[in-house]
Amino acid sequence: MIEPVIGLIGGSGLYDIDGLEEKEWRTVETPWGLPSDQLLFGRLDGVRCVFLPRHGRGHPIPPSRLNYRANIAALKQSGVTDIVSLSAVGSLKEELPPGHFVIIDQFIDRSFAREKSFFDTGCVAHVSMADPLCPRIGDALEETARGLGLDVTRGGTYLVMEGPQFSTRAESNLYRSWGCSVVGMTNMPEAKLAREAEICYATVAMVTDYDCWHPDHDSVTVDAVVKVMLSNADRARALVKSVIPALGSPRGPCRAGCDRALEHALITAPDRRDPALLAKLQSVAGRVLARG
Ligand SMILES: CSC[C@H]1O[C@H](OP(=O)(O)O)[C@H](O)[C@@H]1O
Ligand SMILES: Nc1ncnc2[nH]cnc12
Repeated sequence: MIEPVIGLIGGSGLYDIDGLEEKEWRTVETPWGLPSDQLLFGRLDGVRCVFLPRHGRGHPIPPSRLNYRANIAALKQSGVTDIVSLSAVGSLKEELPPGHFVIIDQFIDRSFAREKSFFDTGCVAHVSMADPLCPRIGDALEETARGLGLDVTRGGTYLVMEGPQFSTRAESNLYRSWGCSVVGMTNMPEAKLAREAEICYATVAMVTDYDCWHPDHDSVTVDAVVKVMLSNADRARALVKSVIPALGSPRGPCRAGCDRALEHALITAPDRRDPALLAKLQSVAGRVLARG
């Protein structure tokens, strides 16, 4: 049986997590450098949790400069098995107003200026991203959110843009024409890297604005996002507090296979693998590399 360790990635407006016992901020170094900040270790209802403020405390790091590889590697090295990613997003649908929570089930990745893989020349891997989010964590989030009476939608596509500027109206309308539900700047390559590291990953997208497409609403500004996030924060914390006991009980392997994503992903012949890269990869892919 697996004793889950829950990783929480806090987005804009979520730089701390309350209610943790035995809490301690610790520096975690990785072969890819340092994550956005120290990690906050602790327990909630006895379940081991590790919190990372995605942009660092005080939000000094923009989306394109986040060291996504170090963030995910640091969580993996800390024993994290399940990640709940919390993100502020703009709504691309009338029926998803500010204050609404969306449990994402798909992504379109339009980011382009980021390192997207732990693998590289000397060890090539191709993991499946057909279903990029863990349905098991999604089920727990949905059930918990409904139990708390939150306005929540299960399923929706998160369009990841590079930023840091918000979208043009033409872009916003293009994403709407693609059927996307929400737009944000951070969940890719985070979700791709979590998959490569065989960590189950789910996103709670918290709608803060209608981006810039809605004729009856002002175009998004940071002030508007922060204002809604402040009012969302209590509900986000309540959701986290209640979902952790649900995710924390000992369990078997993930039914969706997120924790075995590398099983058939490596293609480089063992004698063509680069020892220096293999050494770096141990922290995230040691399970499969050990087999040669
Ligand atoms: C402050 S508005 C733009 C900012 O908010 C979102 O961040 P996160 O996903 O970390 O909550 C969005 O992706 C942008 O980074
Ligand atoms: N409209 C928007 N576009 C991109 N990222 C966001 N984060 C919150 N609102 C956003």
